[in-house]
Amino acid sequence: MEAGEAKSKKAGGPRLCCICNLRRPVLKRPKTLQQICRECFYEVFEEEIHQVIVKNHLFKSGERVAIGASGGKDSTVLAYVLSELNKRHSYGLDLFLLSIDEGITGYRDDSLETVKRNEVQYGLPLQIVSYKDLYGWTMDDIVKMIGLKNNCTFCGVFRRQALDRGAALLKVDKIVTGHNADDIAETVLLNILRGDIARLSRCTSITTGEDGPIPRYYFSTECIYSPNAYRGFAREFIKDLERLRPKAILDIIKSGEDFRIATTTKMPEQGTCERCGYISSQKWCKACVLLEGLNRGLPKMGIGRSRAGDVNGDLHNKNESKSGPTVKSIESRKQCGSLDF
Ligand SMILES: Nc1ncnc2c1ncn2[C@@H]1O[C@H](COP(=O)(O)OP(=O)(O)OP(=O)(O)O)[C@@H](O)[C@H]1O
Repeated sequence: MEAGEAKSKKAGGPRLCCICNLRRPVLKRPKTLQQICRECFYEVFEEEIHQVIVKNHLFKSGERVAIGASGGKDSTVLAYVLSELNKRHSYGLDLFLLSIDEGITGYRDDSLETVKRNEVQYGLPLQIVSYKDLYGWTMDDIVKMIGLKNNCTFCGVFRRQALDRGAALLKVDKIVTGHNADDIAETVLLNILRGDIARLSRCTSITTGEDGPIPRYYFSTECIYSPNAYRGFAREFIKDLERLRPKAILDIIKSGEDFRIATTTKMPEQGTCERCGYISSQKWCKACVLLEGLNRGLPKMGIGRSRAGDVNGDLHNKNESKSGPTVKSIESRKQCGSLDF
């Protein structure tokens, strides 16, 4: 039992925060099982993030860093904490907010309003990059064409690339994105359930994309186009486990972190897309393949990992394909790269 806890119990009064021993606790941290008050929670939370940044040498003074800002809770907390720590500990970072407007009416347009408020509140310059400008399609247009099924494939692929393109516009050295522990645990579980060893091995990495144009850091309102039932079940399952054992979520993440891919695993040759110049291990990057399908009125062409390699082949001459195998085999050999949002 912590000293503070013992003291507050001995006094026979109400239970007090076991850090400050002054205020009433408002939560029990699954990580430490400590009951702590709001003020102490903010303090330890921010200090832990600072320690992670320092221990992992995440930033260098003078770097330009884009915060992926969706207007949701995770990236809003991220923007606040990073701008605070940057001032408090004099990291010397030039911070920017980078928002991708997927063109989802009633969803992203609302959350972009939050980002615009953050721009003012935290005094961080905001860059908005839209799918419409980059690809000529909004997600509303894409869903009209392909329906709800598979639309997340387009959105995920386009967003990853849009973040990199926005980062290039801002001339930043790094991108940071926000992910909470529940999301990461769900992703670990989903990768196990799908047998996706490559993603499992990288989904808990604090840094990804060192082989790409810009390294990303993952610190972890549902989309209206994302029914995502499978993730929903995984979420419920994890929440049930957490009720039985509060540390379950952290244990799942730890399992993901400790997982190591065999060093003998063959890695794909990293090249650039012949069409747009983006990193790709195929002749065309996945975004260009998907876009070609949309523009030809054949949106299903680029869907499905097992067929995408064929699509890449179909769009050119199969014999010309750089590495030949399907995207499934390529992706399952991929160790680094970006996490699926
Ligand atoms: N449209 C976007 N523009 C910029 N960054 C984004 C966008 N969508 C997602 N991100 C980045 O990826 C992170 C994870 O996105 P995800 O869609 O999983 O949202 P989330 O977990 O609900 O986070 P948030 O609460 O910030 O929306 C976000 O915190 C943000 O940093």
